[in-house]
Formats: sequence, structure tokens, C-alpha cells
Amino acid sequence: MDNAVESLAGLSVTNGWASSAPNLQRNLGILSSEEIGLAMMLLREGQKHLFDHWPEPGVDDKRKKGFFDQVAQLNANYPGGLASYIQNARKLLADSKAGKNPYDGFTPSVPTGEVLTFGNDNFMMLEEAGVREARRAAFVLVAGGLGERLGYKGIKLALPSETTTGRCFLQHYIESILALQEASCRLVQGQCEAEIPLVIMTSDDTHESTLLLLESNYYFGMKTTQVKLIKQEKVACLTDNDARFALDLNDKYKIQTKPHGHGDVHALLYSSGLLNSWQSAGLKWVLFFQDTNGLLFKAIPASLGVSSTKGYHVNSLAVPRKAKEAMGGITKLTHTDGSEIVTNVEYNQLDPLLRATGHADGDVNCETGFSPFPGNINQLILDLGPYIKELSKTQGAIAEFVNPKYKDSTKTSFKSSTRLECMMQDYPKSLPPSAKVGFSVMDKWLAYAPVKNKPEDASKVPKGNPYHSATSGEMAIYKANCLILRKAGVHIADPVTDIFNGQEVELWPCITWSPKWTSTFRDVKRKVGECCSISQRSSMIINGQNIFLDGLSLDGALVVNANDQAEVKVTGYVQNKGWALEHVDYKDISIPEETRIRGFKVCKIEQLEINYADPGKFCFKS
Ligand SMILES: O=c1ccn([C@@H]2O[C@H](COP(=O)(O)OP(=O)(O)O[C@H]3O[C@H](CO)[C@H](O)[C@H](O)[C@H]3O)[C@@H](O)[C@H]2O)c(=O)[nH]1
Repeated sequence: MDNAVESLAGLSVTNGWASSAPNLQRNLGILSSEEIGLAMMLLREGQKHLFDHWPEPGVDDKRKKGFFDQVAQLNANYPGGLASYIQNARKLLADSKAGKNPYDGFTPSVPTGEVLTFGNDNFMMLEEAGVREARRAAFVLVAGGLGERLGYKGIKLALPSETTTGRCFLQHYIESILALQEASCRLVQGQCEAEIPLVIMTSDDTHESTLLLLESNYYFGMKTTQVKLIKQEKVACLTDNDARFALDLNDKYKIQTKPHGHGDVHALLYSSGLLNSWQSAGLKWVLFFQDTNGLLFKAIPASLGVSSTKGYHVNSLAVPRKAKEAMGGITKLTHTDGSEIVTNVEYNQLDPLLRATGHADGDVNCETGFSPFPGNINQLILDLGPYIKELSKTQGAIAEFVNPKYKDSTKTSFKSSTRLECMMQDYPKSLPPSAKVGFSVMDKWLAYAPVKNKPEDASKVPKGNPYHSATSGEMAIYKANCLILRKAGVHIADPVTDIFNGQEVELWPCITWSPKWTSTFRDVKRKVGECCSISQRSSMIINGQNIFLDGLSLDGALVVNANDQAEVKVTGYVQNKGWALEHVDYKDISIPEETRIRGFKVCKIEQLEINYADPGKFCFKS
């Protein structure tokens, strides 16, 4: 209650300040001094309509108090309080009504960044540098989004990233962080007891389910003390250009609220005190990532290596972007005053910005078949020191925007209430020109395959553009694993194409491995020997740290499970009926939702499964 609440000193509640809201005025006697302070602020900020329906004292008094509880919470959750929120909203709504371009005065151009080529010497050098640094990193997963475009009923973190093992996104992320932690400690000489912290930003929509998922799976092997959940709160909805708050349609003592966006993560990290505690513990890097990208950890070691070797304060991961693809473009913006920034321009703003600055065709592909602007995958790596310095100035407040859907061209009323929003990737926008801001571009097959779109929408994506569906997200994992093994010398048959839920995809052998098998390409090369081959209809799960493939020829399904102390060499010819993908329709509600949204289920017809539960050195020859 320290901001935006009027001091009552010298003010009498009978002096008429509430006369513009007679129904509130009649109820002043039931309110505490704190509540009166909030009421004054609301009237001063043009919100008297909130009290128009208030009955006489004695009627609904509890609910009136409840109203102020919510106002107090909304006030405390926004940097500068509700008065700042309303003032910011009025300004942004006026700009929006006037059709003001948020990038007025800026000319966009294509920036240059680090372009990485998977598997070459530079890539492997960067991966090693990144793994070395990982023990000084903290990971922050933003997972407060409802995932409306996917339409899945549960939280997205609980969705299987792929169905051969059923490993869900959260399990995959946690195991990948633990694998990096171990690999990092192995690289440095002497004692290393690093425990990489993981923070998960949740919201009311995802908090309970995320906690339940963690608790019912023993935090997927992570220490409970390593994981922290921070919950973002929603912000007040606005009904008109004067930023008057919307009341909840079902409860007139409640202000309608909606999510404020992933940009909240900065303010929450700042206010949680975690950043300072990480700094005191000697950490150097903060890595932000999103809820459904099964490939991401293949790109993390090398990109952290870029941050450390280049000394970047901010490093955004990017992949080649198809024009109009729903990912922001990394853009160099040059102001008329000569200043420059390299930042994300969100996908809905890139096209108008380009058109307004002399590119008549807007957001289109160039001769490479891709947009010239690299696509932001919202994986940011920040240097903790400069990050804390910047946040102590801003308290983590991030530039906001508003996106009202107007009823008509007069732009005076909205189709439904709107609110201010903010994005985590806008953090660099407020940095001084001296900040070292860069980005790293990787192959899309290696780094980016999110699960965002429901089948019916994915099937309508223009040919050649990515589906970003549960189907494509899973297929991308098999493809990436195959391409990595190919690069390491394994002979892998070409994929076939198939159609699931109306989406044509490449079907590669279904190969997966637990994150502890390998964190880097050098490690893959070390674990894959001569003359291995895998046929197109094959599936393979490698589940263990010290499993080596040497002279293996696979035509069917193979599962290898080995304890960390078991060193297992797998060789010889394995052939069986294997596993098949059976088509299912997303409309068939007799099938579990997480299966039908990908359009297939795995039928495990026949497989060879070998298990090593004891320590020792083993060779399996089929
Ligand atoms: O209030 C929110 C909204 C979203 N999220 C989380 O933020 C992440 C991203 O949300 P969306 O998937 O809805 O994001 P968009 O697809 O709209 O876009 C974002 O991700 C894209 C890449 O996936 C591009 O990088 C784009 O520039 C960036 O804004 C998810 O993990 C989501 O759970 C929150 O934590 N809180």
C-alpha cells in the first residue's frame, strides 16, 4: 500500500471529495482509512462508475470490502500502482486511437548476429564454453500462458513432448538442466556442487497444475529447493479510451482481469529477491525460455557459449523465419536521432512497420525463401550483473502495449474489454547504447519446434510454413535426433511423408534419448562408433548416460536402459516388427486429448528391450 494511496492527513471524509460518487459517499462509514485512500485514488483517476450500483450501507457490505481487497491487490501488483496503470493505459489508448506507429522515427534494417552451423568446430567450441558456464546459470521458464491457440485443457508443460517415451515438456526441461549441471561439473576441475536453479513463472491459470505435476513426479529428479514458482497476477480490464475499468459480468463487486503477458517475469524476478541471491552465490547468467519447445536444449550450450565468448549482456536465440510466421523478427532500428537498437519487433507489428518505411510488400520472404529478419524464439540469455543494474532502475517494468479490438472506425468503443500487455523480449528496448546486445541464429530443425496451434488451425497454415502443432513438434524431435546422428556418422534412411490431422509431415525414424545421454554434439560423436545404420521404420530409445552404439544395424524397435554406473556397448543386427504410428482423428473424443491432438498413436508391436541395472562394463551383441 505504499504507492498511489492518498494520505488522509488533513482531509475530512465529509469535505465532499466523494460527492461525484454519491453511492460511494454514503458508504464511507463502513470503509477503513486504507480503503478510503484507494477510493480517493479511483475517483481521481476517473473510476467513479465502479460505485454507481452500490446500495445503502448494510447491504452487501462484505462484498464491498471484497471489492477493495481486489483493488488493493491490483494496486500493489503494478509498479507505480493502479494510478500509473490507468495513466499509462490512457496514453497508449490515445496513441492506438490516433493510429500512432510505436516505431515512429525508426527505420528497420536487417541486423547481423552470430550465425552458427551445427556440428562444425566453432559450434563444438561454443558448446564446450557453454557447458562450462552452465554451472553459473539460472533458468527461468515462463509458463503462465493458457495456450488458447492450442485449445488443450491441461497445462502445456504436462503434454508429452513426444510419445515414444511420453516424457512431458517439464520432465524434459528438468532432466536437460540436470544433465547440463552434471556435464558442467564434470568439465571443471576439482569440487563442483553446482545446483542450477529453475524458476517457473505461473499464473492463476497454471499454478496449481504446475505444482501438482512437480509434486506428483518428485520434481522429476530435481531437488525441491532448486525449483521456485513465482506467480504472475492479472491486470484490470479497460472498457473505453478513458481507461475506465470493466466490472466482472457475473460479479459487480469485482473488476474484470486478464493476463498482462510474459513481460511480468522481470518485475517478479526483481521483487522476489532471487536475482541478488543468485549474484551472491556467484551466478552469472539467466536463461529465459518458453513452455513447449522440445528442441531448445539442443541449442542452449552453444548459445550460452556465444554469450560468454562475446561478453553479451543480452543474447536472443533466433532461427530463420518464414514471412508472416507467428514469431517476432529480430530487427535493427535506427532512429532519426542516429541511435540504434537491435530488438524483437513482434509478428503483428513487423508488416505495418515495413510498409510504413518504404517496403511496399511488407513482411515477405526474400530470395532465400525466408524473411530477411531472423525469427525470435524467445530464448534470452542475460548477463546477471548488468540485468540487476538495469532492474534496480526500472524495478522490472517493461514497455507495454495495448491491442483493443474496436467496434467501428470511430475507434470509440471496443468489441470486448482490453488491457495493457508486456513481453519479456522487450527488455533490451530500455537499455543504454553501451549495452552489448546480440543474437545467435541456429538452424530451425535444431532449435525450434513449439506446440501452439490446434489441429484445425495448423492444417490451414499456408504450405511451406510451419504448423507449430503437437504433430509437428513431435516429428521435429525425431528429425533433429536423426540429423544429429547422421552428422555423427550413423547411416539413417531418408524420411517418408505422411499426413496426420491434415498436416503433411516428414516421418523420420522415431529416435529419442534421455537428456543425460548427451548435452553436446561432441558427446554424441564420442558415443557413436563406426558403421551404424537405422532403417526408416525403426524406433530407438536410449535411456542412460554411458550407452555406446558401435556397429549397430537396426531395423525395428530397440530400447536400451542403463544405470549411470553401467557402461554398455550395443552392437550387431537388431530386427523385429517394431513400432507403427496409427492414425487417429483429433475429433475422436474416445481418444485421450494429448494423443488425438497429434493425430497418431504409437503401436508397440515388437521390440528388443535391454536393461542394465547394475554397475559394470557390458557389451550387447544381437
Ligand atoms: O501472460 C502470459 C502469457 C504467456 N506466458 C508464457 O509465455 C510464453 C509465450 O507465450 P505464447 O506462446 O503465447 O507466445 P507467442 O506465440 O504469442 O509469441 C512469443 O513466442 C514466439 C516464439 O515462440 C516469438 O518469440 C514471439 O516473439 C513471442 O512473443 C509461453 O511459455 C507462455 O506460457 C506467460 O507466462 N504469461
